[in-house]
Order: sequence, then C-alpha cells, then structure tokens
Amino acid sequence: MGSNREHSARHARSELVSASSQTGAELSVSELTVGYGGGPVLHDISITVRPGEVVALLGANGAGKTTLLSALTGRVRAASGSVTFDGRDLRGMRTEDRARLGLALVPDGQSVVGELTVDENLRLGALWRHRGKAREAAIRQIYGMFEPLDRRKHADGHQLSGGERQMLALGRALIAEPRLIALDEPSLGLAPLVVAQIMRTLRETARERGLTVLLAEQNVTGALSIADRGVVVNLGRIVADGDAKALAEDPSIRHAYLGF
Ligand SMILES: Nc1ncnc2c1ncn2[C@@H]1O[C@H](COP(=O)(O)OP(=O)(O)OP(=O)(O)O)[C@@H](O)[C@H]1O
Repeated sequence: MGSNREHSARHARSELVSASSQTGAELSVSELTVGYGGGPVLHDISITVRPGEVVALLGANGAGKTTLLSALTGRVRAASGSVTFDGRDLRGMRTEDRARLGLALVPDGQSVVGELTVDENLRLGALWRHRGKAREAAIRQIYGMFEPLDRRKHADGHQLSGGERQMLALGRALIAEPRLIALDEPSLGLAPLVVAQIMRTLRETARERGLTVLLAEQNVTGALSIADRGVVVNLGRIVADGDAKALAEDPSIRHAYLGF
C-alpha cells in the first residue's frame, strides 16, 4: 500500500472516530455452557474482553469457537452461565437488540448479499445508524479504509473475490459503528497480503476507536500478531488465557494446541 493510500485510510478511520459517539464496551462471559441437544460443546467458559481490547480466540476445528460467537449473538441459547455486554445481561435478548447495543458479528463472508452491489451492501449496513449526508460520509469512510471496495463498488456481491467479500463483510459491520466486533475466521482462504490488510485495519480501528474485538482464528500467527490477549479453546474448554506475545512464545501451548 502506498503512503498516500495509507494516509487516506488513516484519515477515513479517524473520521469514523469523530463520527462515532460511542467507544468500545466490555464483554463478560461467565461459566457459559452451550450445547446443541447432544450434550455440551462448550463447558464453563469464562472470558472478559475489556473495552478496546483485541482478543484472539484460538483452537482447532471443532474446538467451539463458532459456537461461542453464536452464543454471544443469541443464535444459540446457553444451557447455563451468563453473558453481559456493557453491563447488560444478554440472556433472552433478541439478536437485533444485541446488534442495537453495539454487538456485531462478522461471519465468514456469508453476510454479504450476492445479489446486491458492494455499495448497496454497505448502505444496508448503514441503514439504521446513519441518515442523509451522514450516511454518505460513513460510506465514503469505508471506501477510504478498503480501497479495493471503492474500485468494485458497482460489482455484485457474488462477483467479488474472497478477500473483497471479507472486506465488505467487515466494512458493513464497521459502518454500523459497533462497540464490539466478533469475527469468525476472517482470514479463511485468503492470500497473505489480504489477511495482512484486514488484520492491520482491525488493529488500527480498535486502537483509534477503542473498538473491542474478539477474533476467532485458525491463523494463529496472524491473530496473535494483532491481539493483546489470546484465549485457547480445546474441546470446548479454555486451556490458556494470557498475553498474546507470551502465548505465541510458550512452547508447551504452541506444540499442544497451536500447531507451530
Ligand atoms: N448446529 C450444530 N449442531 C450440532 N452440533 C454442532 C453444531 N454446530 C457445531 N456443532 C458441534 O459443536 C462443536 C464445536 O463446533 P464449532 O463450530 O463451534 O467449532 P469451531 O472451533 O468453530 O470449529 P471450526 O474452526 O471448524 O469452525 C463441534 O463438535 C461441532 O461438531
């Protein structure tokens, strides 16, 4: 990325900060147990993500990362335990109301509507947050953050590359100015340069807006490189929770759970 583009991306992000009235909020998961009917797949999970903190949620296939994110948005119901966001108990709250509180989930690129253009997808994300000129400004800011989207603004969602789709999914979530963004494997199947851009944008947005980020990833190195903390889940239980750098350097954790 050239320095001019970097400058305009930074400018776009900081404009988004000033446009936003809210900053990140704390998420607290306490002794959460979740199942799909055939016994729990998450057991007694407790995690706190502080405002503005980037936490990497790591673990192999089937560890329970997606299930945890689904429990946060209300897609699956907890058997026991609690989830609070900004001090509010989320139990029984509808997914739309959780979103209005500022809790955004970015599932792996599937949230993009294939029949709508990039621009229309972004407008959809901005719908209940911005009106009129503020909406146009918010959309311009996202194009400033993700230059490939600006170039493809008239393309349909289904015509996008995997990387463009992931940027659109992220842009669509950010335009609604969430206070916490949870992402499910944003790097899946993407080229290293695209992963680096997405990770960098997340890190910088978190820093500049105080946005809270929970990042479920199998790309351990990428996720830990931008995270403050890492939480490792294995077979539905937390087996490590600590400083991202320390986790990346801990040989026993690396060998047993992180595969590098
Ligand atoms: N809808 C479902 N019905 C029944 N079992 C499910 C369902 N979704 C997930 N599971 C099971 O729950 C466990 C945790 O799966 P989950 O998708 O949360 O793991 P994950 O860490 O996100 O894995 P991946 O990286 O492969 O997405 C697995 O054993 C999985 O088979």
